[in-house]
Amino acid sequence: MSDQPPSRPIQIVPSVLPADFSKLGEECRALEEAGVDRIQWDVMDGVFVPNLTFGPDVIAACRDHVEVPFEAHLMVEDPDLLAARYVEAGCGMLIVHAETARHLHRTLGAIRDMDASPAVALNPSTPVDAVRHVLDLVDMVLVMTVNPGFGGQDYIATMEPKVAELRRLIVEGGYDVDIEVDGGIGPGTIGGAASAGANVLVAGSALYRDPEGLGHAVSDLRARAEAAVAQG
Ligand SMILES: O=C(CO)[C@H](O)[C@H](O)COP(=O)(O)O
Ligand SMILES: [Co+2]
Repeated sequence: MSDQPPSRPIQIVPSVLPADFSKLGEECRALEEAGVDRIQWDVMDGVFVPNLTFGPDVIAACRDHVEVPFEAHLMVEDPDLLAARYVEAGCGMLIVHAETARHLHRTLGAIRDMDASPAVALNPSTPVDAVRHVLDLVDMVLVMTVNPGFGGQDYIATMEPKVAELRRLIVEGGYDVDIEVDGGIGPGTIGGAASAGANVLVAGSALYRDPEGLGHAVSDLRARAEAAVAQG
């Protein structure tokens, strides 16, 4: 029998950044029908990143259109100020950046106390060490594979050793924690990220770029990630 820990199920999570913002409810339904596992809302405040996107009311307006869970990727300067609003809007998971939460341990505990699922994100330049002492508090760590702020950027392949280092830390500590990667994930890059140890794969541009449509794009990405994990 193998002494490797069982691999965690692959999940495909779309970023709605490339969607048509004039009809987000319909866009969410199309993603649900395409078989995604969750939908990521990229929340940008124009301060932590130089872009502005979704307030909680926009997300709340879409919540009744689908049953698939929502996650909020909070690229905001003050996550403590905003967390409760995004939970009330219907986001079951909140991802806060380690670079923004002044008291990360307390922020993650507060999200759990709101009956939401806490997760933490790392910019490309932030070391894995930044989350070592909060792994018992989170359900997921997001390793950014682009610098946050915009969709459609190139995948930073040098994040793969970082994902592998984090996976080792999680396995050695016996934590029940997923690893998500976000940025530049597509048919040519998803295998490397999954082989390194990521099991939650966020894709924006690549999903919407597939000429055969969203359903094909989701199945194709899932198959590529699962094949990469199977190959070891
Ligand atoms: O967090 C993000 C940007 O800050 C987005 O989720 C990410 O860039 C996804 O888009 P793409 O797949 O087009 O790179
Ligand atoms: Co994101």
